[in-house]
Amino acid sequence: MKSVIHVSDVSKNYGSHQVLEKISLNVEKNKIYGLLGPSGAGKTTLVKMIAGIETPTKGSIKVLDTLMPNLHNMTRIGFMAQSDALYVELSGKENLEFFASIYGLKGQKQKERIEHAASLVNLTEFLKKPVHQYSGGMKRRLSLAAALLHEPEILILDEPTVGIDPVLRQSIWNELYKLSDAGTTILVTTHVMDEAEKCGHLGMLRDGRLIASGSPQELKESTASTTIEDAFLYYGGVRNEN
Ligand SMILES: Nc1ncnc2c1ncn2[C@@H]1O[C@H](COP(=O)(O)OP(=O)(O)OP(=O)(O)O)[C@@H](O)[C@H]1O
Repeated sequence: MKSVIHVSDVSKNYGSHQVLEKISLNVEKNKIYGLLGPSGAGKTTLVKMIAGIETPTKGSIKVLDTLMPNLHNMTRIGFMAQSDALYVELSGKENLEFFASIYGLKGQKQKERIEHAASLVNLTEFLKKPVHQYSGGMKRRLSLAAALLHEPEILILDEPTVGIDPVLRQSIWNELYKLSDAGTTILVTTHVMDEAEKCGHLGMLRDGRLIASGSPQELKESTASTTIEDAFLYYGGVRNEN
């Protein structure tokens, strides 16, 4: 299977603080790859570098065979940041029109893509409302729609379901599965163990290091764990003494 994201020996420092240490991973085309780790593990920093928003201190990142950061490549990537980058005084539709124009979508094509992306996240009937009247979950869904507008080959989602109720969370995951079946490669960060189970492949990140990677099943089997949480604790150095 072809890898579309290659992270090779990447380290990142902010001043003297080393946030990531020698990370290497590959994400295969059409897969849903989950980066699992507690708050502060370095997930956001890593996905920002893959999206081309930050640069590694050491090592290199290639996305779709191109060294990142690369401006042209960024049009092939959809990035949904952890905090919603929305204009709250504007309506949902106006926000999507703004992001669509950044991606160069115009006229009828723009209209179609906005309608499609809004319906994917169940926001069609709320598009005329100003975003400051949206709930937290609606803002997350609008941000997801914005990241999907230009039909990116690679979708990078930083904690996409934080603040979203379980029913909607499930519907967003159903959408992610559909997108992946249709050929989109998805990289998603999470600190929620049951969400990690939904990914085809997992990378476990702790204190800036990749402590394990594999399918959820492989990670559980190789540690004789019944849950991803136990597997994570095992790889993190907390052995069950019983
Ligand atoms: N711009 C920055 N300058 C200095 N330190 C930073 C910067 N961005 C992140 N850090 C530090 O890097 C570490 C990793 O942060 P990061 O946001 O990548 O973790 P995370 O796993 O995504 O956590 P969370 O889920 O809470 O966002 C933290 O200690 C954080 O304080």
